[in-house]
Amino acid sequence: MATKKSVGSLKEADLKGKRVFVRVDLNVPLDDNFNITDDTRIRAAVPTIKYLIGHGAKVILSSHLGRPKGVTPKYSLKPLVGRLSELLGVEVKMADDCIGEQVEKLVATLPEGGVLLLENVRFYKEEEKNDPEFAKKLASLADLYVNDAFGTAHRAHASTEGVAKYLKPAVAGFLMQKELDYLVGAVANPKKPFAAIVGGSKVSTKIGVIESLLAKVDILLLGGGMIFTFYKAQGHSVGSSLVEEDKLDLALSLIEKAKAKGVSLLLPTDVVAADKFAADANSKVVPASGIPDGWMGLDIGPVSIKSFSEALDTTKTIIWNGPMGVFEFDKFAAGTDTIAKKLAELSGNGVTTIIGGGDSVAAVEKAGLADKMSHISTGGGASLELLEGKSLPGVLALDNA
Ligand SMILES: Nc1ncnc2c1ncn2[C@@H]1O[C@H](COP(=O)(O)OP(=O)(O)O)[C@@H](O)[C@H]1O
Ligand SMILES: O=C(OP(=O)(O)O)[C@H](O)COP(=O)(O)O
Repeated sequence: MATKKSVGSLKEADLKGKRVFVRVDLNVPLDDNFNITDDTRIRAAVPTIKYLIGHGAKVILSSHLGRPKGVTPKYSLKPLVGRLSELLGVEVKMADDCIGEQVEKLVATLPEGGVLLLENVRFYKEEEKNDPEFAKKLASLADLYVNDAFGTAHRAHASTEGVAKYLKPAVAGFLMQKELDYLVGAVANPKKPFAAIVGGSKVSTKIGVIESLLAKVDILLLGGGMIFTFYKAQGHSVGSSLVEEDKLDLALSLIEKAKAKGVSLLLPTDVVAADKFAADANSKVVPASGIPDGWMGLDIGPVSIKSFSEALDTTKTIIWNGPMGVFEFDKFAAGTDTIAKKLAELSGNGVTTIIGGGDSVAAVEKAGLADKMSHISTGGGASLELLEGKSLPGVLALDNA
């Protein structure tokens, strides 16, 4: 069963003078000099924090960074304090730990509207184990719990799930709510016609998403590496393209399911083939039905881009997960870039466009079109699970979930 859309509302909570434990997902990429290379997740966390500051709350921020095993200075949240302070317009204080006496003292000195960032919650193995005693220690720091960490909502960890059992009210933050509104709400009740574009490298990682979306969409466009498994299943020669031999029957059954459900399934009719998997490979456009030996399909071709674009022109809601080709190589980025531009254009015409996490988000950002979309998810794994129709433990734990 999909996670229900409606969760306890932050706007109904009494905040003045209250200590609020806010789980955010500040898991941002850092370079070797600890510079933040993409601050999207920090910016996405700002509206909830600003609201709390504006309503006189004492804000305690908790996040993980990376996947540390024990205390690992490389994964400290300290490098984030500057950017966070800048974006919030207040000086954020940093704690050396996330539980314990020192942290309690810092919380006690927090003024109304003050913000304290706790150290990486994954420095404790109890976090990922969802240890109840650890969750109780986190809970004891505050008067209420706000979960705004959508990117981590598919993890049943102490700070994302356990703490909600001991700290009430437990409500969703604005980012969490927005993600659910789009990835659950808009997908469950789409303005029709509703199209899904699914790409990425392998069909095996997208089976759940494709099957779940087949029950909802009018049009399904497939791109990326997974299409060659469909071609091979249909008896086409695919050269040395990526193929999952053990998924040939599955590909055929998905084609049948689409037919049975009256979904218009579009596979590219031409592809850009390369003589090696490299940015400087030689390339040529070939029909999807006959990729020469020694060549591999790395992008959808121009005829397919045109027919995909025309199909999208007829829609009112579009969800996109997974790039159309190897967009990391400029030579094979046209399919992904043109689809991103098409969605940006359609957004401007009132079409709801949702980018469901992962590499498709990176592609849209690379194309400079992030601001044009109705919604860009901040969670890869979490959005995939939602689109598969699964429930997220971090959401289920909240009041009114
Ligand atoms: N034709 C292709 N052959 C091989 N890899 C591909 C092809 N098209 C796309 N990819 C790769 O798929 C990767 C993204 O796959 P995936 O992780 O499934 O998507 P997402 O992260 O959006 O869910 C990208 O790194 C991209 O280079
Ligand atoms: O980056 C994250 O997920 P994502 O790469 O699936 O978007 C989240 O911060 C969750 O991190 P995790 O996969 O280490 O639990």
